[in-house]
Amino acid sequence: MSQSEDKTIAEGVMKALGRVIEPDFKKDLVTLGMIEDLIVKDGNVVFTVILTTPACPLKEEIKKACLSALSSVAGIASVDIRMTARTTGGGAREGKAAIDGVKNVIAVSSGKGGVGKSTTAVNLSIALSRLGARVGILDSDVYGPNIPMMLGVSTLPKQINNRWFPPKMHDIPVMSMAFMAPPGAPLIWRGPMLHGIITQFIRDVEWGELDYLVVDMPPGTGDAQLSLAQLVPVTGAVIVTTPQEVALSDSRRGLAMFQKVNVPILGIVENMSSFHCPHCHHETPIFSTGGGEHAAAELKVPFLGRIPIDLAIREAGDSGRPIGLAHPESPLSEAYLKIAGNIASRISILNSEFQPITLGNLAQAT
Ligand SMILES: Nc1ncnc2c1ncn2[C@@H]1O[C@H](COP(=O)(O)OP(=O)(O)OP(=O)(O)O)[C@@H](O)[C@H]1O
Repeated sequence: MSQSEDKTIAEGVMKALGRVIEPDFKKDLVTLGMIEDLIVKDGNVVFTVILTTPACPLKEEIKKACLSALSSVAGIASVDIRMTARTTGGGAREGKAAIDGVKNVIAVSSGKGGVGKSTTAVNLSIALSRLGARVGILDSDVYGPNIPMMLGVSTLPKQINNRWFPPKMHDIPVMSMAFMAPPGAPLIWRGPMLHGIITQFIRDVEWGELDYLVVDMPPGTGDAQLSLAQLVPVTGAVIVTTPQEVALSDSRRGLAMFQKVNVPILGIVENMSSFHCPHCHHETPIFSTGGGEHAAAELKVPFLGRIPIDLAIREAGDSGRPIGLAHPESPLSEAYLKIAGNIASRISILNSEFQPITLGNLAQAT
């Protein structure tokens, strides 16, 4: 095949890909600058699709759409599509200093305690990591910092030349309020002390390169939570709730708190949705049904998904091996993967609104 024939095919490929619409951004892949390194040799086509997050739930859909678009281009002998990602970053919003190496910060919060906020934060971190993202966790829950226990972390961070090196578990660096006090000792934080520790976590920790830093917030929407939300450069917040009627008022308070500090809400996760009895297979809505979804609709924020009550989640959390690792193929792990994908998509969309996606921006974001 001659060079000019290959050139004609390359032009046809770009034209065809110019008709493939990215479902989230509602623009075509070429306009979005998502196609790179196109090579055509003897009719064999190779190119790379650059996604805005490795955790993109639409990865396969986009690949299929490309293949289908290329079927109309004459002369193609074979197609090799490489899917990769350069996570876009939220940038430093509202004049807050960004965390070194960290592209996006996700705050996981709840209107009240005990709804499974920490469990959700841990499992979403594992899910994002399984989807290919680089993830870290900051456990800022002053009242009950139990993320190290849930992840089975038994070592403390190392301090070298005023820099903190967090312990890693399952390749996820973890910093926690729990490291700041001996086990069992009550953690009583006064405002300025809390401010100092969180500032250190943001400024002095070597997180490495992260696509997402998941922050487990203290439960509730009081002053401590508000000042934390103010201090941490959050890209977006996830509100965890149970399905009862109070879900709406709890979520509303969460929404109001983040609105005060101009943090966008990524959406609501409903935890402890219903209980599927492993013995009689009866479905019991222990904490009622649908509260999370109603709250999301009422507050006009996305509903990110629901997680049922399941003994396996509690056991996995207590044993330091979260469900996504203990039972990666289970429907529960699938549910977390789906929610993680939704969150990653929402962040990509937010970042594109904050800073329109162009080839230049994608390059800067690497
Ligand atoms: N979907 C679930 N199914 C079964 N058990 C769950 C589920 N979600 C959380 N749990 C369990 O409920 C308990 C409370 O969860 P967790 O500590 O995550 O809540 P929290 O909202 O972070 O609490 P706190 O307010 O103390 O920070 C834990 O024992 C956890 O294992």
